[in-house]
Amino acid sequence: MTSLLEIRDLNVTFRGNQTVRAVNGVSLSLGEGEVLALVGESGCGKSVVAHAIARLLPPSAEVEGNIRFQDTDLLSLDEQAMEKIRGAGIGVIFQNPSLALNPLHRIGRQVAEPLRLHRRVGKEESLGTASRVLSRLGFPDPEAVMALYPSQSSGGMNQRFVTAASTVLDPHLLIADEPTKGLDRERVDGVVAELGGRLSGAGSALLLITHDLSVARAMADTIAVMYAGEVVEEGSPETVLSSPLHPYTRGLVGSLPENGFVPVPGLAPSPVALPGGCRFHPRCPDRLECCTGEHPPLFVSGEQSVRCWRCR
Ligand SMILES: Nc1ncnc2c1ncn2[C@@H]1O[C@H](COP(=O)(O)OP(=O)(O)OP(=O)(O)O)[C@@H](O)[C@H]1O
Ligand code: NI
Repeated sequence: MTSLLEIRDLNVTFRGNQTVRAVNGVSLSLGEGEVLALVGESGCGKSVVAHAIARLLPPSAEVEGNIRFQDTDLLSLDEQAMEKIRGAGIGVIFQNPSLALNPLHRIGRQVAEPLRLHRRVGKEESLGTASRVLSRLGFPDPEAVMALYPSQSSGGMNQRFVTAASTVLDPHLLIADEPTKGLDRERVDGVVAELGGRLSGAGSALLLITHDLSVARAMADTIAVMYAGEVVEEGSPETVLSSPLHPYTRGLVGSLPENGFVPVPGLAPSPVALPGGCRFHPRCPDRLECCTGEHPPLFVSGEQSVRCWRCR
């Protein structure tokens, strides 16, 4: 298997009045044709990982580690070189669709624009492609929605327009940050089908960030669970979601509606004041004495990796 994206020991710290340790020691690998889902509670660092890969973090972010895409070390590129990779190499569907769309331009133009800018495709042809993508995303009359401005469409529609604009170029690596958030089931299925359908093409992969474990289960080859800036468990969806080893993952699975909606007790720690030892220990129902003092590494257990002293 050729690896398309290889992240080694990624650390992201925001320096300001306070030091925010948003991402710590994250290593992930994504092969061609694969889907990697990044899951975890709000604030655990999922979007920061996505922005670090696309090199779109603000200047206050201090980024350490290694991010290799195809054969390129992304962290060493200058902005001009990075600009060439964004779009057709790496496409990003951002979490906040209203910020990603230009309020002054019609939807059709915005979905078609990447083709014209990156591929020099003509106006008619690019609008034709935009129309087909929108129709696959569940718009029965794409021509009508292409005439709209973002303010004339709902948040859920704008979400799918952003997905369309990021997929028209068929980037090798698509990073989709909460592409199904706030959509109803039928729409979710359309987005899942569109994102999954791209992967049949050679050399493509998807980094999917989602709160929706059922979407992760349906699409992912590998799930990485993040907690307080770290990966705490990684493996196939079957193993991670059916037999979770980390107490936090067990909590996440238990908080699903079909499992009785029991939330993980307590709150995630603030990234400005992370607990010592295992970062989950203050909330952990299974903690051992060593958990308060010693930070656990990722232990390999069969095909799963788990950051828990109980799995030593
Ligand atoms: N520009 C920034 N400056 C300072 N702190 C930041 C900045 N961007 C993100 N953070 C902090 O980094 C941490 C991780 O944020 P991130 O957006 O990656 O979370 P997330 O897992 O994507 O959450 P959500 O599910 O809510 O989208 C949070 O504590 C957040 O407040
Ligand atoms: Ni996020």
